[in-house]
Amino acid sequence: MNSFQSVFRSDLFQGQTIVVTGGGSGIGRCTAHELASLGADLALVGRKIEKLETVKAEIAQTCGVKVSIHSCDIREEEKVTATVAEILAEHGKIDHLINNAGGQFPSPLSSINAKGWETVVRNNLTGGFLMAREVFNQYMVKNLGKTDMSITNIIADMWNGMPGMGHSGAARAGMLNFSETASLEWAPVRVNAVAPGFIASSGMDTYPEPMKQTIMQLDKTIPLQRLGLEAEVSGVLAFLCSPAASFISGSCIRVDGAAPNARRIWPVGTGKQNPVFNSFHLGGVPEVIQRRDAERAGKK
Ligand SMILES: CCC/C=C/C(=O)SCCNC(=O)CCNC(=O)[C@H](O)C(C)(C)COP(=O)([O-])OP(=O)([O-])OC[C@H]1O[C@@H](n2cnc3c(N)ncnc32)[C@H](O)[C@@H]1OP(=O)([O-])[O-]
Ligand SMILES: NC(=O)C1=CN([C@@H]2O[C@H](COP(=O)(O)OP(=O)(O)OC[C@H]3O[C@@H](n4cnc5c(N)ncnc54)[C@H](OP(=O)(O)O)[C@@H]3O)[C@@H](O)[C@H]2O)C=CC1
Repeated sequence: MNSFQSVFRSDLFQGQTIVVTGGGSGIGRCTAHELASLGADLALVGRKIEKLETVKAEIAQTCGVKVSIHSCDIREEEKVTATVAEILAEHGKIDHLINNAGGQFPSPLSSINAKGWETVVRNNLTGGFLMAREVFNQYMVKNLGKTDMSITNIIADMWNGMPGMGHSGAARAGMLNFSETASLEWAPVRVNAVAPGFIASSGMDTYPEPMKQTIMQLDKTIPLQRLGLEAEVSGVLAFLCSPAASFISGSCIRVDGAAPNARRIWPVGTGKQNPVFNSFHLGGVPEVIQRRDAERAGKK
């Protein structure tokens, strides 16, 4: 594999240690490659150690940074505490935490039992909180003001609700509010959230087929009319760790091609290709107004 071609300066994170949870696949793996290409030493956390071993070996082929790997289910409090201690024993510092691990099983709300709800909330809210709390308490609080430190929490574009993702959406909403509060309590550590939309990554393989088919009606779902790339998320994560973001805290950056802006009833896209604009030109809207006025007049 060739070295990751980042848009950032190649020594941007030289001498820094960055923790990436869920670093064994998808967005987390891509982020690990990008940060390593920028000189960061890495601690990769995930449940399946084989996935982390593979990413560590990939990075070893491309650059000489130090990469440690840690098998840990972020939902287990004692395990998280021990893992952060293990990372500090190996690296001596944690400059940035990227809370990327997460996921869910799709299900209508009416079919989710308490155990399933808890499982997903713990995966997407409690686990990220535990990681952040331990990194802050074990390292960051003792080094406030000495260097720019940050925590970035990956959430998801589930604004206004998303059928089949009710448990996950509730957890992500909680994670956003947690990020906002932590940015107040833990300043000057910067705490932000990043909300990816539909990204062509391993996570998408887990979507059920009807959901994938709906997403792929790109003229209705994503104004930029394509899926996002893992590197388009990792670039934003690198930016948030960098000095370019040193006055950004308590924010959420959406990486979603404007998907939440799309009105689902109308196709998206520009001028001539868009049938909605054509219907305006053909007088579609005045017709509706005339009908409304006629109905109102009839009711008087
Ligand atoms: C806009 C973008 C949208 C977002 C995109 C992405 O996030 S992409 C990224 C996507 N990437 C990912 O999502 C990957 C990460 N996802 C995962 O690792 C897992 O899906 C998990 C963490 C959600 C559960 O893992 P685990 O091993 O910890 O859990 P477990 O298997 O032991 O189950 C515990 C309990 O949960 C329940 N329950 C579980 N499954 C189902 C189901 N299918 N059906 C119904 N219920 C289900 C059930 O109650 C079960 O207990 P039971 O009945 O067995 O006694
Ligand atoms: N792809 C997309 O379209 C979108 C993704 N997201 C979010 O972005 C993040 C990355 O997603 P993506 O790369 O696509 O999907 P992946 O499923 O490939 O990544 C999720 C990673 O999280 C790890 N993980 C999951 N649960 C735990 C846990 N309890 N403890 C430790 N590690 C865990 C997994 O590793 P392991 O199995 O080894 O534990 C895996 O490497 C996730 O939080 C996802 O929900 C948000 C919006 C859209």
